[in-house]
This record gives sequence, C-alpha cells and structure tokens, in this order.
Amino acid sequence: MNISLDYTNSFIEKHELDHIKSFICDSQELLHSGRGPGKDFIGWVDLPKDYDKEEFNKIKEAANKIKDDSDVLIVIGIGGSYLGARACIEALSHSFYNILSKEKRKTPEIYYVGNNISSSYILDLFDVIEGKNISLNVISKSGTTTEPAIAFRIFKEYMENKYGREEAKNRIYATTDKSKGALRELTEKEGYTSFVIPDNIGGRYSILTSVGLLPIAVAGIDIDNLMEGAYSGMKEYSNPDMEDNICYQYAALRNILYNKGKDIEILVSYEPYLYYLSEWWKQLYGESEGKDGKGIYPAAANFTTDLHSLGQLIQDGKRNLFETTINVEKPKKDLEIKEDKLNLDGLNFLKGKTIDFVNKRAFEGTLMAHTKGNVPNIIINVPEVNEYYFGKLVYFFEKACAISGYTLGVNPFDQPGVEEYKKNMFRLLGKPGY
Ligand SMILES: O=P(O)(O)OC[C@H]1O[C@](O)(CO)[C@@H](O)[C@@H]1O
Repeated sequence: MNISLDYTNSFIEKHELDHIKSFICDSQELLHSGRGPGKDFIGWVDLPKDYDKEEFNKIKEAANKIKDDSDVLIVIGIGGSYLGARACIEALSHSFYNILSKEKRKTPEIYYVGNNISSSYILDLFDVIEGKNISLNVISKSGTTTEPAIAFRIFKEYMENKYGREEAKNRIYATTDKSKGALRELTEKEGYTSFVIPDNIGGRYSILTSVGLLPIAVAGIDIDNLMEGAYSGMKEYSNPDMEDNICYQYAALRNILYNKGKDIEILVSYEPYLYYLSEWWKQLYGESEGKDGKGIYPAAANFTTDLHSLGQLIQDGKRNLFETTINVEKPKKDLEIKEDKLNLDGLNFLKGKTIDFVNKRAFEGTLMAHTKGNVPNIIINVPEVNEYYFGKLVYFFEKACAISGYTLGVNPFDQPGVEEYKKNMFRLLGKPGY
C-alpha cells in the first residue's frame, strides 16, 4: 500500500515526459544543492528528519494541558499560519467534530479566527464560546499580519476579562518567530508559552512545524505518525530518477499541461473532509507559482457536490483546465444500502452495495465523462486517510510544488504580490507611513 499516481488519462505522451525530464532534474539540483532562488526557505525539505525533538515534546505537553483544562481552543492565524492545521484536523477528525458530544469527541472544540476581517464572524463566535473554558493559540510568523493581529487584540482582551491577566497568560500560546516581530515582543513581555517557527520555513510550508502541530495535537491526532508519513515521503520523493518518483512526475505533468494552455488546475476530491486540504493546496501552489506573469490557477472542487454546479463547465466549457483527483481508496467508514419493499425511488438495484461503492462509480463515471470532454486527468491514489498518509501527502505536494515552481522558472518561496492590497488598505485606514 502506498500513494500512487495515475496519468493514463492526462493526454500526455511519453516523449513529452522525456523532454521535460532534464528540467525536472535541474530543479531537483537547485533545490537539493540549496543554490536556487528562495534558498533561505528550504528548511521544510529535511524537516521530517531534522525537526526539533525538544520543541515537539513541548507541543505534546501543551496540547495535553489544553485538552485537560479547556473546552475550546481558539486558533488565530491566516494563510500558512492557519490552513495546514485546519486541513489536517478536518481530514482526520469526525466530520461534525465541533458539534459532537464532548464524551464522543474527548478533545476541545476548535474554532479559527483571524482568517478574515468579519465583525459578524467574531461576534457570532463569542456566542458559541460563552461559558466555556478557553485556550488560545495565536500563530503569526511575522507577527504583524493585520487579520490575526486584530483578532488577537480582541481575544486577548476577552481572555483577560474572563480569567484575569495572570490566568489568561496561562491559557495563551504564541507561535511566532524566535526573535523578531510584534508578537514575539508581546510574548516575551507577557510570558506566554511560545513556540518557534523556524526562520528557514515560510508560512505555506509550515504545517509540520509548531504552526500546524499544536492545534493538530489538541484535536487528538497522532503527530508522531504524521511526521513518520512525511519522513517516508521525504525519502521516497528525493529519488532523482523521475521515472521512479511520482512527486517529480506530478510536477512534470503540471508543467507540460501548462505549456499546452491548461492554466487552471482543479484539485478534486470525493470526500468532504478533504475540503480544507484543497484550501491549503491552493495557497501552497498559488503563492508559490503565481508570479512574473505566470502560474497555474489552483482551483478546487468537491465531487459529487460540485458536479451539480461546476460539472457543466468542466465537461463542456473552455478547454483551459485539467483535473487532479485525490482518490481515497479505502473510506474511513462505510454503510450498506438496504432493500426497500416499495422501491418507489427505484434504488433497489443498489441493494447490498455500499455508499462508498457508489461514490467510486461516480468517480469512474466522471473520469470517463471528463476525459471524453478533453479534460486531462491526473489521479493521486491514497490508500486511506490516516495520520501517516496525510503526512506523506503533505510532503508530496510540498516537494512537487517546489520542483514545479523551479521548472516554471519562478522563485517558489516568495510572495511579493501579497503586499499590494495591504498597502492600499493601510493607506485607506490612515496607517502612519502609508
Ligand atoms: O504568519 P504570518 O506572518 O501572519 O503570515 C500569514 C500569511 O500571510 C502571508 O505572508 C501573505 O499572505 C502568507 O505567506 C502567510 O502564510
């Protein structure tokens, strides 16, 4: 059992892969030699082996304390300081995690703030957490991002009013740079328990650092197995021979398709619990590749839901897109369809089949239809969604993104374009200096 790649429906010929091979090889050399653009942000490459074990144990201790003394964990962060934790927690926890009874869930409810600037969202959350014991994890590498900074100001005050300043300090956990930034300064001043985001790992590559791991561990997810899966990916996906490396093949296929005018990639899944994995993936690929007037637009769709909304466009619209489907081979749970005496819905032909059996036929039918509609399809088969394979899949996407970005000729580790909206917003808000 392993993650595998199927590109038999990608409309890509062998000679096209042969042609791009040397470019992929150069990209691997750039990344592994540490001489490529953005070379100061490649700490994630060896992270699954070289991670700070002391910090890792500190994360587990803090997670246990939060599990013991809190009904709710509030996670403040945006982009790479938010999406990884949420992607993992949603993928590996109950579909209705927060509203499950405490006896069944056993771990704190988890809510995310600071990922938007909606006043209604914050005020509605106050209603949800009323009367509950709270811990707060504020996550920001720069410590200056507006959305989480505003949310933290509000929730810090909330915590201090609820618990008093001393106990609030006991319940606030800060994840930030080791020495720089406003959040680090505040953390030192207040004496919060804090976690370090390594200098050489950018936000969108930080899921397997304390950024993702603390909330993930609070949700009761086994972070040892997660790292083990990532480590397996680190070893397997460093094979320089593209023919034996599915991660490099994925990077190659995307570039070939992009060069043929397919500049939208739809990441498809048939499991709603993978919704936030797609959101995480969107940031990873969007921020890494979308620059210098280039880049594939990373879109996402959840089937079969979106077959009833986007399906028409994918089947018959402009042929500028391709699909990458995450196919979960073994469902986490399954249930059988029973016979109905009246059979008014005409579904008795499915008697004895399972819901996942139907889902898989929907996948196969869609693949056939979209391929017939000239949509190139790449399939990533994942044996099952558990900690191990989730960690491995994360590493697969991270490594493929770096290799794909270098092959595209961009620096996959910067994001200069994100500053533009901030400058305008600050000027409109009257921030000094803008
Ligand atoms: O952790 P920080 O510094 O608050 O940054 C959050 C996010 O903002 C960005 O810097 C820009 O969107 C992302 O790269 C990053 O993931």
